[in-house]
Amino acid sequence: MTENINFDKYKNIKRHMGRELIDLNPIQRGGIIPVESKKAIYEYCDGYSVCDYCGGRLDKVETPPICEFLNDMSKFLNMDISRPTHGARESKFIVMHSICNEGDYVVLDENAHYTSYVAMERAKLNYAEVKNEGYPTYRINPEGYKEVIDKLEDEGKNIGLILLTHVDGDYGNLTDAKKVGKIAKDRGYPFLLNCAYSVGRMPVKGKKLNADFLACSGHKSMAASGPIGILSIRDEFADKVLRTSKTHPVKEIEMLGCTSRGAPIVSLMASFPHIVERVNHWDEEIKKTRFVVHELEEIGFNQIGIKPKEHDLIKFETPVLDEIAQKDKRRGYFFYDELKKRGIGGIRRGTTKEIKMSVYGLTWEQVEYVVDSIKEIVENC
Ligand SMILES: Cc1ncc(COP(=O)(O)O)c(C=O)c1O
Repeated sequence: MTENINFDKYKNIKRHMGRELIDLNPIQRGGIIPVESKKAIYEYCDGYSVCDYCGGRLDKVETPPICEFLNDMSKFLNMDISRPTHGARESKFIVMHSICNEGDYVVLDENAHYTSYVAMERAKLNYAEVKNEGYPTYRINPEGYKEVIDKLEDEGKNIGLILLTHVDGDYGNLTDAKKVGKIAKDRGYPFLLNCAYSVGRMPVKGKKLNADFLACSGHKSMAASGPIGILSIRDEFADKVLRTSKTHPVKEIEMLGCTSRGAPIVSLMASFPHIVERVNHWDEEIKKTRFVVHELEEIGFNQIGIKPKEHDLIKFETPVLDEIAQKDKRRGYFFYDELKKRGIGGIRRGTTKEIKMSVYGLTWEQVEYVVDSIKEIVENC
């Protein structure tokens, strides 16, 4: 039946978005890979090529230096043991599945990513939320964790895990992990920090934040080609999280033996020096972010979430774009169109009420160009 398949679409697959554009999508900015990683990917693009010198398990491979890399990663994150996973979501699931018992409660923030909920559901867990403060900050108050824990304990519920989204994907709010970790520790519960939007962009030292587990995302924030993540843990949880199979004693059960191989792990390794270096410039990134907020609020955008910004993901209410959309014949698409003409992408097509954007990793010149372009569009449309 393959004669009915049109194979032309598989020839010359090109990225539709266009790699030459300045991409403002917050989920893309931390995943742009440096040239040296592109070369490494080419070397290891064939199927099982990282397994040429298999050490019995992915984290034991010495050529390429995956084993050493994971030790270095643990040092960078100020944790004890690290493993590659397919993403932050899988890291979270692995912790939940190995640490909690079916039916246990996870206490998590209301700003948590959908993948936290899906991971809990897959691990057959219940949850209780620490509510955010609502419009306009949507702030998570660490003290809220105490109240939710108290309530669950009073009701006789089993709490298996405390989970915090270090930086959420809706508002880019950075929550005080150290305080939440201290509450978890004082109450005797393990603490998982979802670092999908923090590790690789900004400095994160797990133990200093009282974390027992860090869930990190290579493709979102560590300049890697996806799908790849890191799970970093404290020694004391190794027996549970990294337990091995009865039938295949070298293989770790939660990793199904081995996780992300090939281009993803190689790009994460090749980008490691780059991300270790770039987190030192976090203050400068915050300056750029605050500059964007300051400039665009002058033309009628309104930043929501915590002010001033402590992370590069910016969410704006944009009534001024919405007004233009009412009269422009392109309707909501005018903004996307106009940005594209100026070589800027990553703002969702058709949206004008609210936008999310990031200028993480752009030069000051590019940041100014983005701001000037948006101002020009608003003035002239
Ligand atoms: C806060 C947050 N957590 C987790 C994820 C998922 O990360 P991954 O794709 O590495 O599983 C995302 C992705 O958007 C996110 O924003």
